[in-house]
Amino acid sequence: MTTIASREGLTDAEAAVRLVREGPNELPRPPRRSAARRVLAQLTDPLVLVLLVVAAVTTAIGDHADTAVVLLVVLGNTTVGVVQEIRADRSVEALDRLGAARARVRREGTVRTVPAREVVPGDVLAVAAGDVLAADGTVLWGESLQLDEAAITGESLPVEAHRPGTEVLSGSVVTRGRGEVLVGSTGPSSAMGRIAEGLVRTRSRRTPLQHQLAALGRRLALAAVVACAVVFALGLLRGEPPVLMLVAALSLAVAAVPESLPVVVTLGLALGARRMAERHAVARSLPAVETLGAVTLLATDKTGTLTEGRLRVAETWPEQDLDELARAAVLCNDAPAVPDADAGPGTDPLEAALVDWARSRGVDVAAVRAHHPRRGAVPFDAVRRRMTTWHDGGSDGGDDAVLVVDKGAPETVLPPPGTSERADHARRWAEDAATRGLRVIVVATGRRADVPGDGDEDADVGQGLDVLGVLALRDLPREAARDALAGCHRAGIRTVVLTGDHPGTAATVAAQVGLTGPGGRPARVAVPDGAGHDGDLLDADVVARCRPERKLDLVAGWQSRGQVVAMTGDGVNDGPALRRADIGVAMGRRGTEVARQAADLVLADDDLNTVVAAVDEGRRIHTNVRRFLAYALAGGLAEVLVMLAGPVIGVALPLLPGQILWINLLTHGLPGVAFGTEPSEPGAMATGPRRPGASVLAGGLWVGVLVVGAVVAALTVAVLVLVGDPEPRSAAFVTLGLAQLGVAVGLRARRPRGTTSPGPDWLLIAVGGAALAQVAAVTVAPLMALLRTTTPTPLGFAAAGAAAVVAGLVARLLARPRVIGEERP
Ligand SMILES: Nc1ncnc2c1ncn2[C@@H]1O[C@H](COP(=O)(O)OP(=O)(O)OP(=O)(O)O)[C@@H](O)[C@H]1O
Repeated sequence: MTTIASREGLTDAEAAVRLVREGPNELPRPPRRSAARRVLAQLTDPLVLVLLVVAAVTTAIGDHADTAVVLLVVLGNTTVGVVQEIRADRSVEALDRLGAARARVRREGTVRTVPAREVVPGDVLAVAAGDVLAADGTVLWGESLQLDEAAITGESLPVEAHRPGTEVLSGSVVTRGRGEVLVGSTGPSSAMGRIAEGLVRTRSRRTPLQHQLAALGRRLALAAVVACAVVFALGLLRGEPPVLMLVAALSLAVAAVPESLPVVVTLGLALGARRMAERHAVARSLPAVETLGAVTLLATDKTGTLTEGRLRVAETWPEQDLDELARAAVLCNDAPAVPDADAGPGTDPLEAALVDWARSRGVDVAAVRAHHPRRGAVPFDAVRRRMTTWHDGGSDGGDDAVLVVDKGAPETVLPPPGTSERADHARRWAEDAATRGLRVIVVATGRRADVPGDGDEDADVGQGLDVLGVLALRDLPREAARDALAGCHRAGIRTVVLTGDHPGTAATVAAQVGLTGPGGRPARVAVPDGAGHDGDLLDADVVARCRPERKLDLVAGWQSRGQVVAMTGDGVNDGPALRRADIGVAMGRRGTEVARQAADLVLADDDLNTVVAAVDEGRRIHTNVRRFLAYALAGGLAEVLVMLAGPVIGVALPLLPGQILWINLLTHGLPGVAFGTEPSEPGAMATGPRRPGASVLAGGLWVGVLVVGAVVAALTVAVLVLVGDPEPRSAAFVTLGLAQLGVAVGLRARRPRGTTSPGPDWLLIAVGGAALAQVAAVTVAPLMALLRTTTPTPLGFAAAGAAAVVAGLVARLLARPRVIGEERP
């Protein structure tokens, strides 16, 4: 049994002691891969195995120089591979930490937010609607506390949990009310922990792009094998030694396949995720980072996203004699009687605004509540769109000792039109206030003999209430939202507002933040009526009176039309739609825990512009992967073409096996990784999104690869033929290496004129280093001996330099935004 906590909660010191004793409140993580295992995994890669075979063959024939080169390449590849993998894993772990679950606990007498992993047995959890319970425990007190335990027990109906002593389970979602829970068990011994036990968490870390690239890699490998078999056969036909040809063919196969593709992509995504985090967007998975670049539609909620989320009562109907209205508004209300910093996200800003308003009118909220103790309640929810409470009615009600107060959206609280003059008047006033962008609430009261039984509440409030008045609340539009919508518009992303609010209010707020339909036409507002979704709803720009389950339908509908949907959501019931969306977006500060945990992207600053920034990052990553792909494929192609062309021009083996591998090491190593750091193109966010599902080589990229590969090969062959060096192979070797590096420079992102990029230019640094190494290979004696090169004549060097420039210029054509960025008007 856990020590009973006082109202103060644990002290920090006690919590720290318990954290050490009980261990962190988290599920056991799969152990990290050890360095040895990582190295082993690299060494058993099929391409490395081929290299090891080459090493065995060269050793057998006593060709120790080539063996040394091969082993150098294996060492280089393995080191780069392992380092990249570790870096990528670290970034993912850092993201996990940033996006980790949080909990509010009472410590040292105050409620504060801590990472859920620091919750210990004996802690007092403060919970409110939208929270996910961080641990198992028992309810200390609850107001209308209701939990959804579906994730744990499979029970689909919410359970009431307001009675003290009720046992509650970690992982349950608080759907209503608030309260405090004394923590019993945490971590592996909690309900969540027991479920997780025995389940190996096999979260596939492969993204769709990685899958596509893996498939591409297999096709390329096949093509390379065929090409190498041809090279081998041609060599034999010309009477070259079979062993030499075998080694050459195998080396070529290794060089032609861009084996580092998957890891370059992972690292690119991980780097991108880190940059996103610096821009306040925490991506909770690598696939999310990639998908962001492809988003075509952003569905946003209204309060707190398009508006400030700070509500204030601006107008009332009637204008006078408001005392009874004010008293009723604070009775049917869960906000604290005095503004309370501890209230947490469970406090509804609308209810807090009503309390403020009543207090400003001189109402003593605590006294009113004490005078009419609450006997029953149906809290507000997005489906009923109203809240009802029953209270002791005081002495003036005769037999009808119970006071019922109902407040909510006009159409749910007001009787049908024509029922009463007063109600019709209220309705007209409310409509008018809504079209001015105000959020409207009708309050009605009545007398009853008793509190209704469970399940009869709705029948009870259905009739005979007196309309006390209408409150209209203002929520100022956010300037930042206007910028964000303009940014989306420029980037070709359609924006749609989904809200539970009145169509008039929604339309006005949408207009205030500059939302228009496609092509700048005025926004179209739709209100769902029956079941099923029709085309109208999917084409609307504002969907008002939209229930959470309808959001799910809409997301699915858009997706079936091929849209890639990002959706912001915050409500207790938004979880399913957030999960269904390609990118679920939650607000880090204001958002509920359940929304955060369902989301793929958490905005640490609650600013919609951050979504636009994240899309920019996503597009940048995708473009950089395409840059690397173009570079690596063109290089591999050039190498194969040179080897095929050799026999035709009378050079049986234009490059020796060791030379091929050396070029492979230089060009694929650091420059490949450095592509991931290229900035986004200046105009990347001024064009449409890429076509969903398109191949990563779409937009003419593969044609470009063929052209650039052919040009690099032609330049190399030209040097081989035309430069009359004593050893033309060395000049060709330098040319092939430098020309590929020229391609890398040509494929760089454009920088906006007159700006200096913030960080170091890693690509230029990597290319510079590789170029020096390539020159060293023909000028530094030990390397020359190893690679069997000679130093080319000045003419040979000049030709190689010129080839690099030409290759770079040709690649520049490929780097035009229209091709590399798949620019779409
Ligand atoms: N606490 C409340 N008590 C009673 N009625 C409420 C309460 N909050 C909102 N309403 C009514 O229910 C309607 C829908 O509100 P809800 O909060 O579900 O909208 P929403 O989808 O969250 O809106 P948004 O997109 O602006 O965030 C409001 O227009 C209002 O009339």
